[in-house]
Amino acid sequence: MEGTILVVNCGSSSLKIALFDEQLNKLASGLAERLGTDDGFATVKGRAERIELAAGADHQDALNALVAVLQDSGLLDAAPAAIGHRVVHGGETFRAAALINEDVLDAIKDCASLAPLHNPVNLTGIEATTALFPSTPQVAVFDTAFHQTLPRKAYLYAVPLQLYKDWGVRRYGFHGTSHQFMANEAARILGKTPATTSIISAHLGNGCSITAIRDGNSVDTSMGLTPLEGLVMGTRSGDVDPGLFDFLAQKGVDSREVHRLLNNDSGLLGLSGQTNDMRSLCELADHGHEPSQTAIDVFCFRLARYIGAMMASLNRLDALVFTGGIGENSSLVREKTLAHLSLFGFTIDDELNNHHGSISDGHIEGADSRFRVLVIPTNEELVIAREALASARPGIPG
Ligand SMILES: Nc1ncnc2c1ncn2[C@@H]1O[C@H](COP(=O)(O)OP(=O)(O)O)[C@@H](O)[C@H]1O
Ligand SMILES: CC(=O)OP(=O)(O)O
Ligand SMILES: [Mg+2]
Repeated sequence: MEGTILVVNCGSSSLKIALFDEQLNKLASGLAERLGTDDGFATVKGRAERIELAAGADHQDALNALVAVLQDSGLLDAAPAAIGHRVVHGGETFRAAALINEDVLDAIKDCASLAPLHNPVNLTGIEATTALFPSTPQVAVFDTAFHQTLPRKAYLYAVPLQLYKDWGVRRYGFHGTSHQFMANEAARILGKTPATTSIISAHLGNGCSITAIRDGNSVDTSMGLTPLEGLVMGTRSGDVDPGLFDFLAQKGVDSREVHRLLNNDSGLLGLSGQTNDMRSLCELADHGHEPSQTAIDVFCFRLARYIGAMMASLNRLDALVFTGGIGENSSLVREKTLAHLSLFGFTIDDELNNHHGSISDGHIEGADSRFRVLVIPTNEELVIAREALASARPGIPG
């Protein structure tokens, strides 16, 4: 069998892997959840049985378990030809994917304080695959790379410039792999080239961010120095008044607690008091649970405000695009969000909004809408596999 490409995406408490052949057909995918707890488990797509992981199993244990399943099933009968890792923060060092060596590892470590939920586990994933496949080229694909085209007026905060010069305090932006994929997919659907396509891309998963893409380049985005700024997320607050930090300090809440409060206990979970999961929230709201309804309302209103804000960076809007678990699946979130934006001339077709993919190539805008609205499934793994193949074997098109 010819070579395979293994893609690894380590999240804070989860790990996703995917295996592709060299034509970039997906051969298998797996997911491990609740890592670091007593009831971690893994699943492989298409197989009913769960793989129960030992109490306290970490990313390395989960990776070993999932790779063993791929090897047992004969899909991974030799070391992969390349391994691609999602790495969340690449600072200003990386404008593109990078073949991993000691210098690249050091640079990823240097960025860890800027993405504390993500970069340390991304490094664990790299160490785990290095132990399993020491001779395979490994490639880091950065969430931040696509946003390195942000203009200075969009990436600088209005704080003393010295903070940027000394410590790199600026907006970096994240989910770049997904936003870039949206730009390419939207161009394909609209029959244009990415270089002539301008969109607003809303990636709404557990982490949520929105990006203005002008003629193929990221020109503004909602996440900032860290993946905490911007939209309401599953457990992250998104924007708050920076005065909150001082206020909480006066109340005796130390910075570690503030970090936990805003990253882990806020967002949909914090507002609803029940769950960070949009699907469950919609069910709770249907049953009259008011805090869940409030969480959905705040989520959609913040998103609508940001869509308005992103307009400032564009001179033309070819499409507003929804993606990610929420963006792809929640017709309610799309409808409620666009209802705030009627002044801009957005309208939505209820029938298409409820049955998009199958009948309309992703279009959900109303016949009288000033702008197109698309729902496009994201595929970060495919982009990472393509980049890994291209970086590991320069000269061979991915
Ligand atoms: N049918 C659905 N309706 C509403 N929300 C959904 C639906 N399916 C998935 N979601 C939501 O998508 C979110 C997870 O998004 P996803 O992109 O899978 O996350 P991750 O960022 O971990 O990759 C969760 O809030 C989940 O509830
Ligand atoms: C950067 C980020 O928020 O990633 P995720 O959505 O995977 O949490
Ligand atoms: Mg995600």
